[in-house]
Amino acid sequence: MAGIRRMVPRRLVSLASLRAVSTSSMGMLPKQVKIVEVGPRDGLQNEKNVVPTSVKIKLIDMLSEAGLPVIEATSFVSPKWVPQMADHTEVLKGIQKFPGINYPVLTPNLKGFEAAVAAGAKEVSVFGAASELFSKKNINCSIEESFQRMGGVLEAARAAGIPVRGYVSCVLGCPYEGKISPAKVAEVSKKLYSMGCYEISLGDTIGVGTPGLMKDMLSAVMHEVPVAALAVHCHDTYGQALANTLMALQMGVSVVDASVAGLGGCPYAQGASGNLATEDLVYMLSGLGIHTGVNLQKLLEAGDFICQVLNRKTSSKVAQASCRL
Ligand SMILES: CC(C)(COP(=O)([O-])OP(=O)([O-])OC[C@H]1O[C@@H](n2cnc3c(N)ncnc32)[C@H](O)[C@@H]1OP(=O)([O-])[O-])[C@@H](O)C(=O)NCCC(=O)NCCSC(=O)C[C@@](C)(O)CC(=O)[O-]
Repeated sequence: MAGIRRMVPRRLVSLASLRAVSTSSMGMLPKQVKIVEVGPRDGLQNEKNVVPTSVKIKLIDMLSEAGLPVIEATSFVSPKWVPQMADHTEVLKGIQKFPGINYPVLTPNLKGFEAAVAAGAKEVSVFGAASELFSKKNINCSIEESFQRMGGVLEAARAAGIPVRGYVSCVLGCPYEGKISPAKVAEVSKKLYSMGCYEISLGDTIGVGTPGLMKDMLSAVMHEVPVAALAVHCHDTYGQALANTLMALQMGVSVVDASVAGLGGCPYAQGASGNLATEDLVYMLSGLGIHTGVNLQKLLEAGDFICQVLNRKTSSKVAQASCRL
């Protein structure tokens, strides 16, 4: 949406609440949802051209202004593997730390964890997968070996009093293995939870899932991990992210990952498109009368900002609509 001035985002915000529906027939829905904004990390990690550090910092500051409660700031992974995240220390040190907002970072191993802590990280995330082949491509080790690596991070984090979030990728399908069984997702999720991750984010890495698959997968995982400790992380490759997220909300999940302007894609998941756009999620939740604490207008401005820098049209339908109003 580069160069297009946003006309009346306020009207759009009020439209969402005007369209609020009775949720009584929609099953169990949470009153409040915690949105984990992953745009600065998941959204930018796959960008071919290096995004200037100052832009990343400004984006995160704008997202903080918009009231996102959790903003995943960067990742302390190998710069040889993901060059876009090589400025992790500068980004984490450069952002304004708003009170009450968490700025977690990805740490694949102890080296990353130590660098993250030295840069001031107060929360970290480890990441594994329910697919053996994806694990090899993404972090260069088997699922079993990944538990050992993550175990090292969890042990060090426990000693330092740092909370750890755990990601499980490929929960609804894998770019290398295809179908992934809900039982495997449940097994990996249970392991990460029992190792000490306070929250497990279930990633539809390539966005192939549909609500029925989401329901089956979550039913299996909820046998092993309390629903209060689960989050969903949907990519929108097939346009299913919002529908899959709504299914998860109806099943009691109240933590949702999303990316401003729908930016994103995993470097080790070819064809994976962006994440669920945060603007679209906020609009839907507002329409359902679910509290997020996010200011949609400010969020739209953050999306405009990053799209202009990237010279990219936003993937958020809400942002596109707000320009036409
Ligand atoms: C895990 C490793 C490091 C293993 O990579 P490796 O090559 O197997 O590791 P190694 O221990 O053999 O080390 C090789 C070199 O990397 C260095 N190294 C080692 N660790 C670090 C570190 N932390 N920071 C900086 N440098 C590091 C290490 O020092 C050494 O340097 P050299 O001696 O050759 O000069 C590598 O595979 C890696 O960095 N992978 C990251 C992949 C990644 O970031 N993927 C995207 C994030 S996951 C995702 O997007 C999915 C998610 C979370 O969004 C959910 C979803 O949608 O599914």
